[in-house]
Amino acid sequence: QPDSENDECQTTAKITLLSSTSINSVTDENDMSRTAIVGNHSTSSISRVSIPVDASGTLSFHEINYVIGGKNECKRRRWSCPTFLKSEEQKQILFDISGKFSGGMNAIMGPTGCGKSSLLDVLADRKDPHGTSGCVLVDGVLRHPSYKYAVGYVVQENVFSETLTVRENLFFSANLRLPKTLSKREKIDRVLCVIADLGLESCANTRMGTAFLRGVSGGEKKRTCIGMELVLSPKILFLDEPTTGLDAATANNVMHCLKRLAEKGRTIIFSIHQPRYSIFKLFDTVTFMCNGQFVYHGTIENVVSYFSTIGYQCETHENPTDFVLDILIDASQTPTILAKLKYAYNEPANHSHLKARPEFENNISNRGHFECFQHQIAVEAAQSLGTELLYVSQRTLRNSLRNPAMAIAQVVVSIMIGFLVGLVFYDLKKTTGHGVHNRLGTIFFIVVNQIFSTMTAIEPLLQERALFFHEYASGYYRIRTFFIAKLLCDLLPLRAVPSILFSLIAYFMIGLRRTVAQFFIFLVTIFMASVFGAAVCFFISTLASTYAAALIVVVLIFVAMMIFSGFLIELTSVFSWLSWMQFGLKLCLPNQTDNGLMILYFGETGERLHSATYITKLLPFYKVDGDRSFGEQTIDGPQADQN
Ligand SMILES: Nc1ncnc2c1ncn2[C@@H]1O[C@H](COP(=O)(O)OP(=O)(O)OP(=O)(O)O)[C@@H](O)[C@H]1O
Repeated sequence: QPDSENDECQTTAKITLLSSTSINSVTDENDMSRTAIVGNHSTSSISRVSIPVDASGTLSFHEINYVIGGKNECKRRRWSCPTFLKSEEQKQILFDISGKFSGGMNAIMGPTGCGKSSLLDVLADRKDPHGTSGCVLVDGVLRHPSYKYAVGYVVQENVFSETLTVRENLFFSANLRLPKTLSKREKIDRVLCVIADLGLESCANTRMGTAFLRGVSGGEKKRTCIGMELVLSPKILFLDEPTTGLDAATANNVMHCLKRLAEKGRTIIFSIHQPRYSIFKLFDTVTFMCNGQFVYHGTIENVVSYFSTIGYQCETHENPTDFVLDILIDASQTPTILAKLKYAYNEPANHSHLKARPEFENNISNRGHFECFQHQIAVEAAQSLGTELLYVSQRTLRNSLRNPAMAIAQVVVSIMIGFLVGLVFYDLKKTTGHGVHNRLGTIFFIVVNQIFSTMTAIEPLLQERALFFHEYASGYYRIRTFFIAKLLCDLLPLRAVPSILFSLIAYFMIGLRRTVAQFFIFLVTIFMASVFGAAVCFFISTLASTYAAALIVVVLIFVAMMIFSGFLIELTSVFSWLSWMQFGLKLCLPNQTDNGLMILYFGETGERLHSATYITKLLPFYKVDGDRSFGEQTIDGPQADQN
C-alpha cells in the first residue's frame, strides 16, 4: 500500500490532463506533451489519451464571453425552438475575461450571481459552446475534446450513490473512468492512495447515508466527492463552492485537504463564499469578480495593497475577503464604483503578469477574432459497453438490495390486491348474467390495477436525475448503459415478481381455467401490461424534472388510454371529432390487455367481446341464469339483442 505522504500516487498516474487539438491517435505519451496544431477537429470519434504527469497544468483563458438566452438558447436546443425563446432578450454573464491559473490553490470570489460557477463551467468545458466565445488553453495549447473527462470537477451538490460505501463509490469512479490499459491492481492502488490522501480510512466502509439512514458526515461526503475526481489523478481540479453547507471546522478540514493536494503540484480552481482568514491564508491566488468581470486577479499578498492604491483602505485586523467583498457588493449595485474598479484593473501597470503570454498563446490572440469553443465531438468511452454495464448494473442491484423499501412495498401490495381480487371475484360462475358481468368486472379491475401500480416506475429515474447528469457529463458511461442497467436490475424485477405473486393468488381464487397454458398466458399478459405501463412512466420521467409533473402527465395518459380502450364505452358512440383518438390509443395497454384477457376468459379469438352484440356469442358456452338472463338485462331490450 503506497505511503500517502510520498508522491507515489502522482508518479503512478498515467491519466492526467490532456491538452492538444488535432491529435487523433497518440501512442507515446511523451511525444504529445506540447504537440498542438490549431484547427478544427476533423474526426467523428477521438480516443481518450493521456499526457505525462510533468505537464504543469497551467490554464490560461482569453477574452471569454458567455451569453445566455435568445437565439443562443435556440441553437442549444437544436430543434423545436418556440417563438418566445427566439425573441427572448440575451443576457451576458461573462464579459471579456482573461487570466491564468497555475499549480496551487486558486480561489474565485465575488458576490452571489457574479458568474463564478459559469466561469468554472466554461473553463472545465461543461458549457454548451453556443453563446461562448474566447479561448481556453492548457499549458499554452488548445484543449483536446477529451479534456473535460481528464480534469476533475466537483459540483456544488454532493453527487454520489447514497447506498454505497465511501470505498465502493471511489471504486465505481475508478473502474469506469480509468483507462482499460490500467490493471486491476493499479486501480486498487489508486483508490487506496486517494483514501489515504483525503484521510478517509476511518469511514471507508461506511455507507454514504440516505434520507432515512444516517451515514458519513458532511465533510466526509464532500471529501468522497473530491476523491471520486481524484482517482483520475487530474492535473486540474475544479470545485464549485466546496465549503458550502459545511461547518467551520469541516470546511477547514476540506480546505487543508485541498491544500495538501495543491502542494503536490495540482492546479486547484474553486469558487468560495467569504472564507475565514485561516482558510484565506491557504490560497495561492485569488480572483475577485463582480457582475461577470474580473476586478482583481493575483496573489493573496497583494490584495490589500492593490485596493489601497485605488482608494480603499483595509482596517487592521479586518479579514481581507470581507473587506473586498463589501466593496464588490457596493460595486454590483453602483455602476460608477464598478467602472472605477474596472478602470484600475485595466491599467497597464496592474496585473501586468497577465500580459506576458507564451509564444503559442500570442499566436492565437494575434489572429484577432478567434473562436476556440468547438462543438461537441464524440470521445471514445473509457470502457467497453459490457464493462460499463457490469459496474452500473452492480451498483443498481446494490442500490435495490440496500434500499428495498419500494420493492417490499410493491410485493406486499401485490399479495394484498391478489387476495382482494380473489375474495371479491371468488370462483366466478359460468353464467351469462352474473358470470359474464363479473368476469368483465374482474378484467377491468385487473387491468386498472396493473396500469396504476406501474406508477412507482416514475421515481427511480427522477431520484437519480442529478447523479446521471453529473456522471454522464464526467464520462462515466454511455446513456444506453444507464438505461439498460436500470431496465435489467430495477424495473423488470419490480414488475416480474409482483405480477407472478398476483397471478398465483388471484388466478386460482377467481376460478379461471386450470391449465398450465392458460395460466401462463394470463401471467404473461398482465406482466406485459406492467412492462408497458412502466415504460410509459420511464419515458415521462425522463422528460419531466419533478415527480408531481411526471405523475400528472402519466395519470392523464393512462386515463385517456382507459377511456378509449373500448371497455367503458362503445367507441362508435363517441363524438366523431373525438374518434381519431381511438386510432392512436388502439395499440395501447388497456385495449390490448382487455382483449388478451377476454379471449382467455371467454374462449373467443380475434374479436372484441365488449359489446352486447359480441357477448351474445357467448351464450352457447355459458349457462343462462335462472332469473337474470343476459338478454333480459340489456338496456335497449330484445331489439338490441337481435341487432
Ligand atoms: N441557464 C441560465 N439561465 C438564466 N440565468 C442564468 C443561467 N445560468 C446563469 N444565469 C445567471 O447568470 C448569473 C451568474 O450565475 P452563476 O451561477 O455563475 O453565479 P455565481 O457567482 O456562481 O452565483 P452563486 O455564488 O450564487 O452560486 C446569475 O445572475 C444567474 O442567474
